[in-house]
Amino acid sequence: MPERSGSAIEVENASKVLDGVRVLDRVSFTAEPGRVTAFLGPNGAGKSTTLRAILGIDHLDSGRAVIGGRPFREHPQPLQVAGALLSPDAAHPARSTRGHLRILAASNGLSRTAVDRALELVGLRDLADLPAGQMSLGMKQRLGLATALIGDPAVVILDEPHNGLDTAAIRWLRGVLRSLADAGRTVLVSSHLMAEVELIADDVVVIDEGRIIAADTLERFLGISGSLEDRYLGELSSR
Ligand SMILES: Nc1ncnc2c1ncn2[C@@H]1O[C@H](COP(=O)(O)OP(=O)(O)OP(=O)(O)O)[C@@H](O)[C@H]1O
Repeated sequence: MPERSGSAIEVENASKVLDGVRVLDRVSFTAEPGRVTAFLGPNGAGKSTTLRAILGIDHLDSGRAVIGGRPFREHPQPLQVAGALLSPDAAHPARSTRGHLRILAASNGLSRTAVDRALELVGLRDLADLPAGQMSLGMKQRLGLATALIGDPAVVILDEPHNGLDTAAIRWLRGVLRSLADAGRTVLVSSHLMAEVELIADDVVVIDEGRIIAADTLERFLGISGSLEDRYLGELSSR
């Protein structure tokens, strides 16, 4: 049976050098099942690189990144272990939403029902025949979310999923993330929208220049006063 819940993401001493620059420097944190963990940091801090390393797309020079105790690529049914939205342009521009999801489903042993369920979930059922190349950014993000969720995974990893979403979709995503976590899933989401993160996160991890500078519950990170934006910017400027 796939591991639907109880699969933590663990990153331990992850380091990586790109073009002579240390983009990850002994990065360590855990994202726990049943919680939404927000991954925060300025542009170029190393968020995407870390998420790609967790998914086995980027290689680490040292350290490790595992899901449920082992590297993502070593899981026999990867789409049911972790679903990810890393880029809004994951689908071929000439391929329809339905076509993209069907190929994904077929190559991962998932049924067409899973495709219909994913389309319904992200509100793309009426646009299922539209080529990805003709989609707005928000529609592409919805398709990316459908791709992430199609395998009903234990772990959901979303890199800036709010980009391009309209107000109603941001509210909808808030509910989706909460219900995934409440059902025991591990949700790791990067975002620059501090007001939104304040509404959705249980835990926060802050990275700056490749180093983790804070990792705590949202409540403890916020402390006794102030907004997440104030607290986050204060943390960055105090370095
Ligand atoms: N292919 C690459 N070659 C060289 N450097 C790279 C490459 N990809 C990323 N980097 C560098 O790695 C660092 C981390 O980039 P990363 O995309 O992980 O940041 P990020 O925190 O996701 O930023 P953003 O919030 O802007 O998306 C940056 O300094 C970036 O320039």
